[in-house]
Amino acid sequence: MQIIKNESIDQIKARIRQQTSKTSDPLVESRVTNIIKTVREKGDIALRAYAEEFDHVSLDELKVSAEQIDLAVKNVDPAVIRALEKAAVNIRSFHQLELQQSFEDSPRSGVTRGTKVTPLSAVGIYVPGGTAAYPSSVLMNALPAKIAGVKNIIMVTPPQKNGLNDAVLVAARIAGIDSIYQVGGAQAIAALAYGTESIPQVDKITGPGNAYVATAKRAVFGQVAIDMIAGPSEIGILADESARAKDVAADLLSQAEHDSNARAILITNSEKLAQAVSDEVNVQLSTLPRAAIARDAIDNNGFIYLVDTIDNMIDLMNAVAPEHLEIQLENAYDYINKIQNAGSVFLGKYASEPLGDYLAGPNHILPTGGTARFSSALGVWDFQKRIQYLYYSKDALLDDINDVTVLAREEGLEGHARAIEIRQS
Ligand SMILES: NC(=O)c1ccc[n+]([C@@H]2O[C@H](COP(=O)([O-])OP(=O)(O)OC[C@H]3O[C@@H](n4cnc5c(N)ncnc54)[C@H](O)[C@@H]3O)[C@@H](O)[C@H]2O)c1
Ligand SMILES: N[C@H](CO)Cc1c[nH]c[nH+]1
Ligand SMILES: [Zn+2]
Repeated sequence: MQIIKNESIDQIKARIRQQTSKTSDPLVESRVTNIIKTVREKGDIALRAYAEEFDHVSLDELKVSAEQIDLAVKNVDPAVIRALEKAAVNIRSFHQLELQQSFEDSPRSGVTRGTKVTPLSAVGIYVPGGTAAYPSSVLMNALPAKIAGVKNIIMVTPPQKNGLNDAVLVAARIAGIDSIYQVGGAQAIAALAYGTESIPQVDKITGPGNAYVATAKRAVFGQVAIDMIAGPSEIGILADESARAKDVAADLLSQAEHDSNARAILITNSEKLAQAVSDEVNVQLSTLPRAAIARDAIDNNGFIYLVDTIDNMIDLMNAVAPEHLEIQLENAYDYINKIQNAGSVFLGKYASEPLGDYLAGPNHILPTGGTARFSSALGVWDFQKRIQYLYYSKDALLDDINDVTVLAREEGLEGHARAIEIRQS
């Protein structure tokens, strides 16, 4: 990994800004625009053609049948099913805390104001499947939607040469997903946004994916809602000399192995740790089955920044705004209040990131590419919306007539003023 030292904080921040802004690739943008247009024009025919072109699968049926899921349940190792069920229990109990409640108040006699919280009607969840199958992402996507009360959860995931991954299908059954379609990439996002003969149009699309998926979600926003841009995985680690280089290296690689565009960043005040982590990454890399992907990620987006103080380390990490942030500093818990930008924070040397990816309960669908500056983890709130309401009695209206009409006439909106005044008689 490249060690950057002797640069000022401002120089490093400028580098970081440059790295995050290069996530929008004009070639990907133009391909995605074309894919969306083609899906809108040709529907299922386009989806089948793209399955052949990008996934090398010829499909008769896009929808997965209940029998295929039954078969998957039989094929999956019971230990995997038990682990998925345990993960589901933890994810449910954590996300239950996120449920927003309706509320109402009465500021004075004759006036009631309220907000009714309702689930979205139909959501599309994207489960990635290009270079790895993600049963864990099925749970992370669907369980918050279930808790919110969404009635129609439609899952899309890229088709696979030998059929969809069994554990993905089992996770879909555990989560109670309503229908599953074998379609991936930008074409899946277009299908959910506009509908095709077989895939229903949804109100919101959630879930992570590669650059094609992230770009397509950005493009259909407005036609449907989206959760966030959850693109290639990232990890940022704040560590001092108390951290073990082999733990830090392993955690950096845990995210690097996702995607050659993944980002792995260590910020430290210890030159000794910086060098040891850089060496250890090379040692551990060579034995990883996905070494080629992880190597690309480390070469493209793997950086160790050496800075002088912990305050400067935190300041820089807030500029990175990583998807996952590990704090491997002495007294890690003391620093949580100084973190302004991160998708999810892991405190202390035993809270290794993969705990959050699989089992602990917080969501692993998180903002990437610096977007943690303004967006948050996928949660139950993503699947709920709010409707405000208001009730006035005649006496309450009479009390407010003057103030409303004065404001309406100040804005030159006579019709507004008259709508209020007409009720006096
Ligand atoms: N942020 C999160 O919460 C989170 C969680 C899990 C995974 N991830 C990320 O999700 C991503 C998964 O990526 P993936 O590639 O494995 O699966 P994916 O499902 O996102 O993408 C696969 C699809 O990409 C499309 N595609 C591939 N090459 C293409 C091309 N040249 N032109 C047009 N379309 C093309 C194909 O349709 C293919 O089906 C990784 O980056 C991983 O880091 C993120
Ligand atoms: N780390 C990924 C989010 O960036 C989530 C994941 C799923 N499986 C393993 N990891
Ligand atoms: Zn992961």
